[in-house]
This record gives sequence, structure tokens and C-alpha cells, in this order.
Amino acid sequence: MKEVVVATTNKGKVAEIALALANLPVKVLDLSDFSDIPEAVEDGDSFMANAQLKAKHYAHHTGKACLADDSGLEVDALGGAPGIYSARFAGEDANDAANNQKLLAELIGVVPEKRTARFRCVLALADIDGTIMTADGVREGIIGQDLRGLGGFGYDPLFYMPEMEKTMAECSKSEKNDISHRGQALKIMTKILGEYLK
Ligand SMILES: O=P(O)(O)OP(=O)(O)OP(=O)(O)OC[C@H]1O[C@@H](n2cnc3c(O)ncnc32)[C@H](O)[C@@H]1O
Ligand SMILES: [Mg+2]
Repeated sequence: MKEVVVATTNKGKVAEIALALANLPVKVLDLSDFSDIPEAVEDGDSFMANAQLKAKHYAHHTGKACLADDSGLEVDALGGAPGIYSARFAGEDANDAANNQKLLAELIGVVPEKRTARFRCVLALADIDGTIMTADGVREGIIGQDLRGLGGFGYDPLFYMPEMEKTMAECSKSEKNDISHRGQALKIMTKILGEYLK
């Protein structure tokens, strides 16, 4: 059976991606199956550039086909920030809690109608022969006033979806995959992978 490495250091992403790939005839590995792999330097200027450079970096270091993800949150009231800097919004080694606190602090006094935002995700599949395939997705929402829900990761507890009357962190993993930016990109990528595996 062919193998593909889910090449991300983010355990939340690994879980969502592995769930979406579960029905494909492929052995799914992740970076915990390898040792001494240096972390990719994300110095691209777009989600697309970063996703591609991560996929190539990890394919080079694992010697296997790698699926990488670059994603983030764009908040309109902040001119699209944190965007590609979402992981380090509150500083170089920031964790999810610190990033969420920073986001709430930046939006103090901003009314709900002006708290519009979106998650973006670009997935890149790099084969060892240098071939790269990509897929993307976007999900609109509103930044809440407080944290709600325990599921997901990152900014999920602050990402409120009015038509669902809940935050992304109040969704189960499969529900999140049905409606999220990553889920959308994964629907396209599973088709691409299906072809690639033939
Ligand atoms: O680069 P890798 O190793 O994949 O892991 P990462 O966590 O550093 O991932 P990114 O560089 O793509 O940074 C994206 C950040 O955007 C946020 N993010 C991305 N997708 C998200 C989601 O589905 N829900 C909540 N926050 C998300 C979260 O804070 C991530 O750390
Ligand atoms: Mg990263």
C-alpha cells in the first residue's frame, strides 16, 4: 500500500486530516513516525507558498509523499491579521491560549457586526519526484467575545458561526470537517489523492 505522511507539527491538524483520509487505500503516517526531522522554516509570503514549502521540506526529509497544511485566521477589523502569522500572533512561542487572549484584547470595543473573520487553509501534497498538488478552503465566521467549546484547536473557541449557533470548538471532529476551511480543502485533496494512488 502507498504511504503518505501528514506533515504537520500540529496534533489538531493531524487528527482532522487523518479522519478525512481514513477511507482511502493509503497508509497514513505522521511526523511522530520519524525522528530528527528539522521543523520547516515558514518564510513564505502566502498560505500557498508556506504549504508548498512545508510539503517539499518534509518530503525531502522523510523520503515519502507528504501532505502539509498552512492555515490561519483573517480578521477584517485587524486588516486581515493575523493571517499567515496566526501561529505566532502573541509571540514566537505563543500557545493557543495566548493567541486567543491577544485576539480578544485587540478587538476590545469592536461590535459584533465588525468582528467578521475567516479561516483559510491550503493543503499541499508533495511527491518525492518533486510533483506538487494543492487544494484550498475558506470558512467565514465572527470572532466571539469569550471562549466557547473544548473541541478543535487554535482559534476555534472564538470562531462563532451564526448559522450554526455555535463556535468551531463546539463541533465534533467530523462536523468540523463537514464545514471547515480544512474540511473543504480535504474534500478536494482526497479526490487528488484518490487519483494519485491509482
Ligand atoms: O505549521 P504546522 O506544523 O502545520 O503547524 P502550525 O500549528 O504551526 O500551523 P500553521 O503554521 O499553519 O499556523 C496556523 C495557525 O492558525 C490557526 N489555525 C489554523 N487552522 C485552524 C483551525 O482549524 N482552527 C483554529 N485555529 C486554526 C492555529 O492557531 C494555527 O497554529
Ligand atoms: Mg507552522
